Amino acid sequence: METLYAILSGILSAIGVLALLLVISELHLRFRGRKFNVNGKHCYVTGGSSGLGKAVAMDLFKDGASVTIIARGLDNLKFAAEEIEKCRVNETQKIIYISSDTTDKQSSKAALEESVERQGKEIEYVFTCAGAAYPGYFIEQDVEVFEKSMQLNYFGALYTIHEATRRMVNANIKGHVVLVGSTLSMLGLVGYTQYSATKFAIRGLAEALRSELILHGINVSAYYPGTILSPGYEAENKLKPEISKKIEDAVDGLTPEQCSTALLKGLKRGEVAITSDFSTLLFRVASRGAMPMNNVAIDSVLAMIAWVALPIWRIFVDRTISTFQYGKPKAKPE
Ligand SMILES: NC(=O)C1=CN([C@@H]2O[C@H](COP(=O)(O)OP(=O)(O)OC[C@H]3O[C@@H](n4cnc5c(N)ncnc54)[C@H](OP(=O)(O)O)[C@@H]3O)[C@@H](O)[C@H]2O)C=CC1
Ligand SMILES: CCCCCCCCCCCCCCCC(=O)[C@@H](N)CO
Repeated sequence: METLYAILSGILSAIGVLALLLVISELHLRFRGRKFNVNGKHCYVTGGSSGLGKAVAMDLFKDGASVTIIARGLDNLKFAAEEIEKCRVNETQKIIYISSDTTDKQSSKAALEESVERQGKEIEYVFTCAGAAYPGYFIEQDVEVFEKSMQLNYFGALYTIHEATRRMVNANIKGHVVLVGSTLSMLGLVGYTQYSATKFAIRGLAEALRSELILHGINVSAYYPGTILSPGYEAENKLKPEISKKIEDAVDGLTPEQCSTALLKGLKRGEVAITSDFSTLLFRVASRGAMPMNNVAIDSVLAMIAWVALPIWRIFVDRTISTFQYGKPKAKPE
């Protein structure tokens, strides 16, 4: 009987400590930094004419921000700006669009300058949503696909935030940089060699930059979405090997609007690494390295779950892959 009491009280104290840690950690997370508040601020969104970027631009506008959206195609930009305009909440807000190619250094710099001039306000929040995946088999794809992917997903984001953060520091603005990665920033998967590396690079950049920009009081966060049901997703599916689709289809995608809601919620909660679905959350806690945790108690419990679940999942995935060859199931031996 006494041993039973001892065990029970042990369990209860452990739960108590965990609950206390949960509350303290949540308070620390929410109050550790400057509040995310875009009202009256200039927000700059690359890829703002479609998918995630468009949804983010719209939500920022709904929160009272002045927003600049960047993309190459003018028709989509104009259409997106018209839709965003309908969400106006006050007279002073401006929505402007600029056609620019984020993979071009000069064009990126010029677009930032033009946006500041036309908005009449320095940029405080930057979201780099422009990006794309060109899935396919490693040995079948030309190296140019790898170069193009890195140029768009990594250097495209870099050119924008490099110039934007220089401007912030010069103008003494305590801004916020939000980079967009993917589940594939933390997981490598068949068909995605050309893409995963670019999104791992984004994660490395976000982590180093977060550390460095503490010097200037500028916040850096990264968003790691799973499947986004966007025009970009439809396009990449035309290239995607069947095996990649099969593995990916185990998890439902989210609409760009759902992703944007989750991203802004994470930013308002003070998260540095933001996810919007359970599997990416597991990959995050399993590969967090020394990144700041969100809620220490929740992250630690999830890390234990991930520690068991992910290797098991990996075994099943590897097995599934071994039954395929170049997209066709292997013929069974007679
Ligand atoms: N879709 C998905 O399943 C996932 C996507 N992501 C990431 O989320 C981000 C958004 O994806 P998604 O919503 O699907 O994107 P979409 O393909 O729907 O939209 C991409 C946007 O980026 C713009 N863009 C593309 N290339 C350039 C360029 N060189 N210069 C300027 N703008 C450019 C496009 O406009 P235009 O073509 O006119 O230039 C468009 O506005 C990307 O970084 C993507 O890698 C992450 C996880 C999953
Ligand atoms: C118990 C553990 C369960 C884990 C299940 C995990 C399943 C994950 C599947 C991979 C999802 C890949 C999303 C890619 C999104 C993306 O970036 C591309 N669409 C490119 O745009």
